[in-house]
Amino acid sequence: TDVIEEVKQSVNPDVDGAEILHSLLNAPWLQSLLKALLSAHDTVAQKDYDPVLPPMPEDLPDDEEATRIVCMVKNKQPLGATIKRNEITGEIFVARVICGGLADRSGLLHAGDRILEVNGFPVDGMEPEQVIQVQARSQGTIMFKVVPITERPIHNQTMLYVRAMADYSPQQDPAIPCADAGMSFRKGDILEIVDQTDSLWWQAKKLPSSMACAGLIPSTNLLKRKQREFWWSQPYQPHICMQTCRCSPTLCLTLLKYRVYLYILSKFTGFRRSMRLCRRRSHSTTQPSCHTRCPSSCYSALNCPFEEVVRYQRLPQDAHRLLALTGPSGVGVNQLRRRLIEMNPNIFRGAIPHTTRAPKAYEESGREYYFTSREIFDNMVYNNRFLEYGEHKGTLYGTSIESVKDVLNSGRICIIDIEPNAIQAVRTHELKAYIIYVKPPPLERLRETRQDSYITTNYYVNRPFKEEDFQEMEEAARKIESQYWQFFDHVIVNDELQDSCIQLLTAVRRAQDEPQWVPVSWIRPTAES
Ligand SMILES: Nc1ncnc2c1ncn2[C@@H]1O[C@H](COP(=O)(O)OP(=O)(O)OP(=O)(O)O)[C@@H](O)[C@H]1O
Repeated sequence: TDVIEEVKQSVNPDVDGAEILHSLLNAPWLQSLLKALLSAHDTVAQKDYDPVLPPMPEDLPDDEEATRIVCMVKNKQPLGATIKRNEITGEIFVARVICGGLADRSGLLHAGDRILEVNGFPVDGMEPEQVIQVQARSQGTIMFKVVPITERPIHNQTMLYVRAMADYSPQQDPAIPCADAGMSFRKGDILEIVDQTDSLWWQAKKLPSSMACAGLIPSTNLLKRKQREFWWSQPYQPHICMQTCRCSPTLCLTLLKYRVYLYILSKFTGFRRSMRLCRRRSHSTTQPSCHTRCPSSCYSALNCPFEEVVRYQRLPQDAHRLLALTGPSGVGVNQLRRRLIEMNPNIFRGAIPHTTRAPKAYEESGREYYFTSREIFDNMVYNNRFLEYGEHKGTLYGTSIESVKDVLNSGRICIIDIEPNAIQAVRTHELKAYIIYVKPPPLERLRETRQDSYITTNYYVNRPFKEEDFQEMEEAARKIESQYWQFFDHVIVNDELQDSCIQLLTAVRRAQDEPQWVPVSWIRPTAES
């Protein structure tokens, strides 16, 4: 009533709307509503809602531990805590509280709390599974009697983001403390590690994520230890660089056929296919492609199940990121690269390759190729100056880091196509390569879209695609994906060529102008990198 009176007095009937407000406040229904609300408030305010605790027993021993009663209303969410048993004393403890889970949000249960009772049942001596059964049987509410841990560890963990280098499924891991609390991930997924208190089992969220609750994942150490066990999606791959760096340059050169490409001379496209055929013919003696660069990130990426990453946003004054296209032979990598350059040669450039062959009359060193002697070429190999190099019909060809950097330093965007096993060579602090994987569409779409297309093989220049080419392409794609998927920043399914070009342009823009997850060593280079 006082409020209404006050408003009545302060209302100026000349002001627009005041009249309406005045009559509204005078409306009998609103007056009764306000009165009812105020009276309800007064009634509630007078009540004592403090819990009524039982009187303290008089004969309590002096060393009685302080206990806490935690009562929770059960809903569909899991409790978000795991328990463990002390095998010597038989006591049951909270092993961990899952970040963002029910128990965590309640703030009432903590790792290390000793559980005395669940719903009135003493649990000492029980197996953890039996405790869980007691908890599962409870209806409506669940009550824990716990002895709180006296010294809770201080969590001053720094946020850690990683890229998964392997697949993981908690349902197939018998070692996980609680499969339901586990989180599966696929290679290439970005994970936010929210808790590393346990050296074996971390808590993580998959990004981008709307999940409130984290999941349990094996730590780096545990994954390394377990890498040969069945829950790896594939057998451990020995480190490519470790293998290849051991071979002498001369040995590598004879083993490798290199694809030569030049965007203005499109007739050269397709050599990668011949290289592949050569490799296959000499399969028994072939080693993997010999990358001349073996940065530490390469070593760590293939040996560590997680690669630490940070968000990187290229600044306008920074050099562009190198664009590296890869995919199975014949899928259209070169076609896409060439189209992009043709679209805007002032912005996009390929890297000029080195060769040991003699220049033709119309050729000029530094335009079509850098023409060099075999000695200089070998010297560059020895000094790790090539991203990829190899031999074709007695001539050496290679893409040097300098030729890529020349394009980048000119302010243009350098776009190259690489064999998948050269990915590690371009994932470096100085090139910051954005890897685009060109994936073949399903077989029926390959047949439809490639009806008028031609491939160049070792034996034929520009012959129509055959069914076996499509099958080979699919098979090669499967292998590439199983080994390298985690390194792909973007995937383009090359179905309709026009669509793929548009997708490529969008990806290129994103790579240069939007924040991306990159290895932490690119931003905070370590001594070894
Ligand atoms: N989306 C597409 N639809 C139809 N034809 C395509 C498409 N993409 C590429 N092609 C054609 O397929 C053929 C092979 O493409 P391209 O030479 O680019 O393959 P590549 O991946 O570079 O493999 P290689 O190194 O063996 O040549 C070319 O004739 C190209 O024009």
